[in-house]
Parts: sequence; C-alpha cells; structure tokens
Amino acid sequence: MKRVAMTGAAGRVGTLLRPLLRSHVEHLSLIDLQEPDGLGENENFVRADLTKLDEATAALKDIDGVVHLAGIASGIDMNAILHANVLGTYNLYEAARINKVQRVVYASSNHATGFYPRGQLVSPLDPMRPDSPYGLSKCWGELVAGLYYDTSGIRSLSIRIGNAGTYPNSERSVAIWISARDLAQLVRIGLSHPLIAATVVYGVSDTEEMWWENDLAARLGYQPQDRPRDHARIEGGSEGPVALAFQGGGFCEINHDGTIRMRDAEGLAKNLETVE
Ligand SMILES: NC(=O)c1ccc[n+]([C@@H]2O[C@H](COP(=O)([O-])OP(=O)(O)OC[C@H]3O[C@@H](n4cnc5c(N)ncnc54)[C@H](O)[C@@H]3O)[C@@H](O)[C@H]2O)c1
Ligand SMILES: O=C(O)[C@H]1O[C@@H](O)[C@H](O)[C@@H](O)[C@@H]1O
Repeated sequence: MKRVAMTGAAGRVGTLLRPLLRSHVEHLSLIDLQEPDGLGENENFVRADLTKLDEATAALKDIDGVVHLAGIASGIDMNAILHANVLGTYNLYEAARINKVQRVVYASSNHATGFYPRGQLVSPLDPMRPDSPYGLSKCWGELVAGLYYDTSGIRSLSIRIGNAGTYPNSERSVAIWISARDLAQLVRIGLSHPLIAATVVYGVSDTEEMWWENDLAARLGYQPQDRPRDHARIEGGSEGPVALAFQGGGFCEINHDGTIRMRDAEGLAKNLETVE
C-alpha cells in the first residue's frame, strides 16, 4: 500500500500503531483534531474534523487506504458519540467514496457484542449485542462499512478490538488484550488481503481465555505473536456483578437496573437472576 491515512492518529492506539505501520507504507498521513507527537520522515499531519464532510473529503485526497481510529473511545455522552462516531464514520466513508479510496480498516470494538455473557464463545457472525451508546456506535460503523462495500466496492476490515492498552491491567483485559504488534499485523491484513469485502474479526492476542471464535481472522492469515498473561500488570479494582457477568465489563453497568438477564439466539429469556 502506498499512501495510507490514519484518522485519530494522535490518540492512544494511533500512537502505538504508527511506528509499526509507517515502515510498511510509502506514506502515512495523520488525520486528527490535534497534532500527534514526533512526525516520522514519511508522515505528515492533516488537521481535520471528521464531523465536517468537506474537511474529511479534503483529508483523503490521493489516499489509497485508511485506518479509521478517530472518535470517542468510551462513554455515554450520546450527543458527543453521535457526532464523532456516528456522523464522523459516515463522513469518513463518504469521503472515501468521493476520493475513490479502496480500503478502510475500521477500529470497531468488543463493545459491539459486550452483552454476551462471559464464558460464551461469540463469533463475528452472531447478532450484535451492544452494551452502551458507545457500543451501539461501533455497530453503526460496521454497518456503514457493509453499505459502502455494497454500493461502492470499498473493502473494509472491521476489527472488534478487545483492549489495546499498553499492557493488560485487569483479569478482564488479560482475556481480551491485543498487543500493538498483533494489532498492527491485523491492520496490515486489513489494508491488503484480496478476499476482504466487509469483514468483521475480533482483535485479540494469543489469549488463554478465548471469548471469541476468531477463525475468520486466522483464515486471513492472522497469527498473533503475544500472550496477554506474559504482559499483565494487574492493578486491582474489583468488578461488580453486572460487569462480571458480561464480556463488556463496566460498560454494561451504564443505565443497568441490576437485574441480570440472559437470552438465547432466538431472543428468548434463558433465565432471570436478580442481583443486589
Ligand atoms: N483503546 C482501546 O482499548 C480500544 C478498544 C477497542 C476499540 N478502540 C477504538 O479504537 C479507536 C482509537 O481508540 P483510542 O483509545 O486511541 O482513543 P483516543 O481517545 O485516545 O483517540 C481518539 C482520537 O480521535 C480523535 N478524534 C476524535 N474526534 C475526532 C473528529 N471529529 N475528527 C478527527 N479526529 C477526531 C481524537 O482527537 C483522538 O486523538 C477508537 O475508535 C476506539 O473506539 C479502542
Ligand atoms: O473494553 C475495553 O477494555 C476497551 O474497549 C474499547 O472499545 C474502549 O475504547 C476502551 O476505552 C476500553 O478500555
């Protein structure tokens, strides 16, 4: 891939990914509201607000592929999420269409399926089960990717990233952590694999407690190199019963009334357990 753009490049994930990506591309264009630190030789900064279509369109001029990280990375502020994640991601794809960009790697999240119980192996082909306004916006992003493949042939890999912190700092993140180099590997697959249409995979390293059926990632050639447990630095802090019941952890507690409800694939109630 020649000219790649990375949105949200000044953020945590962008900062971890840039050094692992820029040596694989001719040029990396860093798109954000704020300037990232320490530009490399083949990097440039483009200040753009993706909630504005004209700015997004100008930012993707002469770009071959995009790694789309920009947005609000957590939280419940629906107005902010609506702008940055919902409108921002729509504009990103619309700008890609206008500029004839062929590829997008979309930073989706485990929170698109965060209300699956822990202990259940979830496949990207299972129904979405968002755990929060943030999780909902990630579902939207994946659906936008599908629309733009069907209408415009833009190929997207949506990576439902587990936890991309610098190290796993809780038992939950030991289960779902992805190292920067494993995520960079998946991003490179997303930018280049010929069979990707509008494909969804989970972004997780070689975890011992696998919550996701990630055969599709393996079929695309993903071979994680890192084991989360080897990098863990558990910082304490216990999770409440709702957080502990579901994969999305604390995000599931947002507006939750404390009654843990389970349902099966048909949407029928499996059991009902009330917690204090
Ligand atoms: N960090 C994780 O563990 C994790 C896990 C799953 C998914 N993700 C996803 O990965 C992406 C990056 O996460 P992060 O942790 O680096 O977040 P972050 O908040 O550190 O970075 C997000 C970046 O997006 C930029 N941004 C926000 N709104 C923008 C706009 N309108 N126009 C242009 N730029 C804008 C911000 O300035 C910021 O630099 C997010 O989409 C997040 O949902 C992250
Ligand atoms: O579930 C997680 O640990 C992570 O999920 C990501 O989507 C969020 O952006 C990040 O803030 C969370 O820490």
